[in-house]
Amino acid sequence: MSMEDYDFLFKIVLIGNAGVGKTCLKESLHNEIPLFFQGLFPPGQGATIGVDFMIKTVEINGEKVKLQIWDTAGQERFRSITQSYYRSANALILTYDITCEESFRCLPEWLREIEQYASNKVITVLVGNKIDLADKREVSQQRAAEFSEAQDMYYLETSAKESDNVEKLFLDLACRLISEARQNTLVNNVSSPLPGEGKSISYLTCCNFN
Ligand SMILES: Nc1nc2c(ncn2[C@@H]2O[C@H](COP(=O)(O)OP(=O)(O)OP(=O)(O)O)[C@@H](O)[C@H]2O)c(=O)[nH]1
Repeated sequence: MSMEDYDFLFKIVLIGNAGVGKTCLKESLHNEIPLFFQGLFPPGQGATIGVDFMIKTVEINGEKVKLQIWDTAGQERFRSITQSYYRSANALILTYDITCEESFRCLPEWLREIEQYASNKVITVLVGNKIDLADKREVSQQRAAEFSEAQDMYYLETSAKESDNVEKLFLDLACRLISEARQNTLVNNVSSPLPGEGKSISYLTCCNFN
């Protein structure tokens, strides 16, 4: 695939406490077959150092959408590095672990980071990961739904381990980013639609963000 062989390019950054599963979410999308069934779970690379990224191209209504997915380190000591990735992000996936109350209680702190470092156009999605560990759940769906509603965020629960809702997460987000990009065509965002691509704009009705 040549460099220009896509209609949209979006930068998505995964953020959230250490250990909530950001790296696994990224890897889970990358692998068509659930990591668990391939014997590849956990991916076993330990804590992320700084940032890491991968490219995933998806097709939505016949259009090629290139997703640049950045996985940031959750550990506090890497915060100054990861913050510099917020600015150019089109979307942020704010992740917590449904079996870890602490990771949910830190969300307001993450929202302050977003407020401070991200673009005011950024789309933030709240993701509660590790739903395969239902018996260890500490954060109810209702609580998270109320929180996300109050913050005007889309909310979804996933299992990176079983690839549950992972593809949906990224596809829904891509749809949402496309429609935002179409509404903001006058804004010179490098990532939405790229200069020189000259695509005509028509509204997309492919997916509801729910
Ligand atoms: N059961 C279960 N375990 C998961 C899931 N996602 C991640 N894990 C486990 O949680 C641990 C942390 O996962 P990572 O993906 O490295 O977490 P991270 O958020 O990238 O962590 P940092 O890189 O330190 O910020 C690993 O032991 C994973 O195996 C999931 O959906 N279900």
